[in-house]
Amino acid sequence: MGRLVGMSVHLQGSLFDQADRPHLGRLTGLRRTVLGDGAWIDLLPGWLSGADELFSVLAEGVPWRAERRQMYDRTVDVPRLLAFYRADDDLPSPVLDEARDALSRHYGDELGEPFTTAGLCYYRDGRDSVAWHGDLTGRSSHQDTMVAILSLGAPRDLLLRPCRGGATVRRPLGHGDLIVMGGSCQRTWQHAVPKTAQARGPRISVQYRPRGVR
Ligand SMILES: O=C(O)CCC(=O)C(=O)O
Ligand SMILES: [Fe+2]
Repeated sequence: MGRLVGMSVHLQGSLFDQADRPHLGRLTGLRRTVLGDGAWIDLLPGWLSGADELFSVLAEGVPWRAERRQMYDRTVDVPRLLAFYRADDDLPSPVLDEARDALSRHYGDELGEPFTTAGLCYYRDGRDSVAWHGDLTGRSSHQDTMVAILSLGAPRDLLLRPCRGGATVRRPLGHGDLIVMGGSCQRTWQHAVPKTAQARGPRISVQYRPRGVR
């Protein structure tokens, strides 16, 4: 009996370890959707597995900033927490460096440069969000580029809509999913993570961008 209990504890322990070691899959499974106007998105559900503990490490360990922004005549809270890592900063977990390097290798020829910076967003619950925008600070306002987003934690929808009007594209992003916005996506399309009234736990997104793209 004692031995059996010991065994099952050991087994559970090793299963737990395996499930909780973050592991990046192959990027060959990426599927591209051409959006139009020179924009596209690539999607790979479940790129990162075993990321439950990573989520806690990031939630608790990243120096999250609450920001306030001027909106017309008022100053309002930005409805999410933020952190930004420059090209030469260490990321808060080695697997996030690995992810950036894997993306740089995979997209190197098409992008012509590596992904360097990492922006992190923390959506505390369904009331946190990001409004419609393009990542247009810097040269993405006039040049094609890529923004790769690794989504962790609670599932949330990423919406995309063409700037000149037309149907909205919806991509639900779950724990470990990767989406890459490319081509003219930042300037001919906009994206958003809308608020949801459904009970949603916290979500963290990691956005990898090339130098000088924000
Ligand atoms: O959280 C996301 O998936 C999107 C974040 C975003 O669009 C941004 O920070 O520019
Ligand atoms: Fe964005």
